[in-house]
Amino acid sequence: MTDVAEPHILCVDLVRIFSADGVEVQALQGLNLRVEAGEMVAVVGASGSGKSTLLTILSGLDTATAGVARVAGHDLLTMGGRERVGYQRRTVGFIWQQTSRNLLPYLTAAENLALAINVAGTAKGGARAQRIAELLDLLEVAEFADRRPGELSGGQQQRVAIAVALANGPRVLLADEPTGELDEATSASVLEAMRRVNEELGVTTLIVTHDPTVSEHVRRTVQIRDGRTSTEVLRSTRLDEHGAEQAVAEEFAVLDRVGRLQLPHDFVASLELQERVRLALEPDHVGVWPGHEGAPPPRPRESAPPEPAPREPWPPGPSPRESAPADDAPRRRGRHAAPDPGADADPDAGDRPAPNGGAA
Ligand SMILES: Nc1ncnc2c1ncn2[C@@H]1O[C@H](COP(=O)(O)OP(=O)(O)OP(=O)(O)O)[C@@H](O)[C@H]1O
Repeated sequence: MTDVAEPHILCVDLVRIFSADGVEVQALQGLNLRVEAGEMVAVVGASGSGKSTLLTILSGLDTATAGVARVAGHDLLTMGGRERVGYQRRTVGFIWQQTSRNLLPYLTAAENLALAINVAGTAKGGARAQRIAELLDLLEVAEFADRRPGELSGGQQQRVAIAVALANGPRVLLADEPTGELDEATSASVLEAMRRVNEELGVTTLIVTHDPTVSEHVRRTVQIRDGRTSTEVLRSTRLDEHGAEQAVAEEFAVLDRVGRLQLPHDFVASLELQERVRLALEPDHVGVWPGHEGAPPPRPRESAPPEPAPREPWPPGPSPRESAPADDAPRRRGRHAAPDPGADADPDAGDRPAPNGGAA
């Protein structure tokens, strides 16, 4: 049974080591992630950062080497074969990048949904027909019910795929690059459709993607770097001084249970941090200075620090970097700017090693 206080997705110190030809690859290196019931979260990161590995574990298709992975009350590291089948049929829904993996090409949209409902065994007869109609309606593809995937556009196919993923009434929806084969405008409309589904059905949703624009469609974007969650961006709305609603994006570094954090690449590069850093505990923040030989010693603080920005209660204790209007968030504006969570999604950024300088 699910503990009501437990998040729908919980990863603690999750490790996945692959061995190939005697070489070990640590795809996940102690990843921590917590997604509350009903939340919609995007996971972004450079190629090879471990996104697909995480999703494959959460979908029950692979098992982690160590750590904790729990989804809607199921312990994914210890569950047996029978529980795993039930988990995949009834607890989670999947949307993959390739339509061929989501839909059977020789069945119509409605037949694809009917098949998914039959496999899950959740509805029959009139109830099944009604559920199919409701889902196609919700995804705005009702008029294509009798078309096969090959007769639909890429965006329409993904909308039908979302309907199929929802057919078994899952508590958690997992999407791997659902917009990977779509143009920008179609991607935006598919992500909006997912947001509507999340809001209307309350299904917990995790989207793994390279697409940096995803952060415009979700309240929370988590960045993975080198097999660990490194930063997250939270979007919210606030009233400005004229009482007008303004979208705000704030970036936080993720602090794990033992106090590790990853310093952003631009901070490390800007201060030429290497190997070790000096730390100082101030009343309301931690200072980090270059620690290599010849580096100047820390300067005493000259002025009072700014008021800390309001933050979300999600643990483990993120540290705010800067609050900025959402429209400005993707731009890097020097050392203190809030970078776009997808910015490291460029291959160069991801290939660089994680800095050792992170500490708190
Ligand atoms: N089956 C496997 N055997 C060996 N190494 C693997 C295997 N699967 C993944 N890896 C390695 O694990 C690391 C993480 O891979 P993963 O596919 O999770 O990254 P990703 O962030 O999803 O990348 P992409 O965005 O390119 O799909 C990579 O170094 C990859 O080469």
